[in-house]
Amino acid sequence: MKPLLLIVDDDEEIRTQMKWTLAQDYEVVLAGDRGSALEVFRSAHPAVVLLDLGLPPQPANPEEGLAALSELLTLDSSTKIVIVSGQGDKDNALRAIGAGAYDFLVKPVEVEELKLLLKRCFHVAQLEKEYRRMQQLLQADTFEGMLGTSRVMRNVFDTIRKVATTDAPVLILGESGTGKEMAAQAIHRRSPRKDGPFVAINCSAIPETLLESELFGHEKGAFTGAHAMRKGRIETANGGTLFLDEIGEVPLPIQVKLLRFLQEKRIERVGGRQEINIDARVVAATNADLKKGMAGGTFREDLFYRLAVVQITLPALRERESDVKLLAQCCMQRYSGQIGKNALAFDAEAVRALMRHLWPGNVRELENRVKRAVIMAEGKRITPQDLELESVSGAAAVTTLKEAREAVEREMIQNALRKHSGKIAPAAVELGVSRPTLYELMEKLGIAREAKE
Ligand SMILES: Nc1ncnc2c1ncn2[C@@H]1O[C@H](COP(=O)(O)OP(=O)(O)OP(=O)(O)O)[C@@H](O)[C@H]1O
Repeated sequence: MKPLLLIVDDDEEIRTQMKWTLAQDYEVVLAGDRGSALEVFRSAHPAVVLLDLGLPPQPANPEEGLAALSELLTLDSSTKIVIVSGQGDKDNALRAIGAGAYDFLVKPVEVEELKLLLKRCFHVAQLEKEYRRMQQLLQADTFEGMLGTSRVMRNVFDTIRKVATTDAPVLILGESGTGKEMAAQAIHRRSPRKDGPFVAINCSAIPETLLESELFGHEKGAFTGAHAMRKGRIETANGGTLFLDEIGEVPLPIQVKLLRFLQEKRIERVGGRQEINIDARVVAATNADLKKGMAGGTFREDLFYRLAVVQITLPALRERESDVKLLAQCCMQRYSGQIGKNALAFDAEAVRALMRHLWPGNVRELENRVKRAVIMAEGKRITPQDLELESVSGAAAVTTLKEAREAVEREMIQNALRKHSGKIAPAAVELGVSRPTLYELMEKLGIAREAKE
């Protein structure tokens, strides 16, 4: 479909001539005065308008044209309006630009110049439209910056809304890269503590010997190198939220101290005698199986129950297939905008490949693949190769019976794994094969073994 262009000019001959010149590239609609221009605009809603300032009943002065300009922009401020003015009329053309016109041309209009300018207008209008659509999409489909329209994610957002208003400790579970830290931030931002600090600490990233003083702080001289008193993260989070990431990695002696803090809301700095009252809401997260840790004696049960007053599980990305496209689109738009590579899009095969991938690294992996693809894409289309995903062009790529069989097997196995969150046993049952057979098939077909037992 050709883009729609409205030409407003009181001279019938010029209108017809312009229409004839531009009809190859545009669907042209015409108007000869302000009233009919507005009428045509309301019904056809063109993105670009070519407007002569001298309109009846006073074709010799620009007032009618300027009035039309302002009314058109009131109807839709994003319309690109190009003014066509007479030779001695530059001042009025500039007045029109001041009033919101996009550009102007001086009569007699040069055809090539006109075509080029119109092309640019439609291009800018299209980009702005895409941007607005993206903004709307983002507003509609995000919760505190988290994207998701799948039922599982809407449930997560609902739970966050509810717990945020309380002070109850929250334990966030989920595989790596599923958005646990984002969820913790959302809880903080939605809580009455939102103006207080949000202090995050990754318990697995800090060596055991330093973790205690990092959390609880230390007094001057508490140990060699403690030249001055230092507040710990717990104290820094006073009045706000403390986010303990990778809580499963905290060694047992520090677990005891954390438990005391949770019970009494008081801490002592390392080497200190004085108790300090702390008012911080605790949100913890882990991708480890704490139940296993408790059974194996590496995680204290009493601490678990203190932390897990409310539990939120972030689903793996393969369990929210309907969000994959949204996440990929938004990430692509954001990143391509950042590096100035606009108007990119995924080709149909790339979308299929995105939907079929099992995403062992979840949203983080998706972000990384998309960012890389934005850099690698050579034209305007992102391909499966740019995403480093296997192309899935379906029947077209299959040439032998063996390949066809393997394609079907691959598809069925991937579907079963996705359905059962990557768990081998139920997937094998569904497919009617034994677990070892399923493993063998996965090996043969090159399906990654990120799946869980
Ligand atoms: N629902 C979402 N919408 C948009 N971006 C998301 C979403 N979930 C995660 N992300 C993005 O994915 C990346 C990983 O998120 P985050 O760090 O919160 O995950 P995590 O579960 O805490 O990971 P880890 O367990 O490895 O610490 C971040 O860049 C984050 O912005």
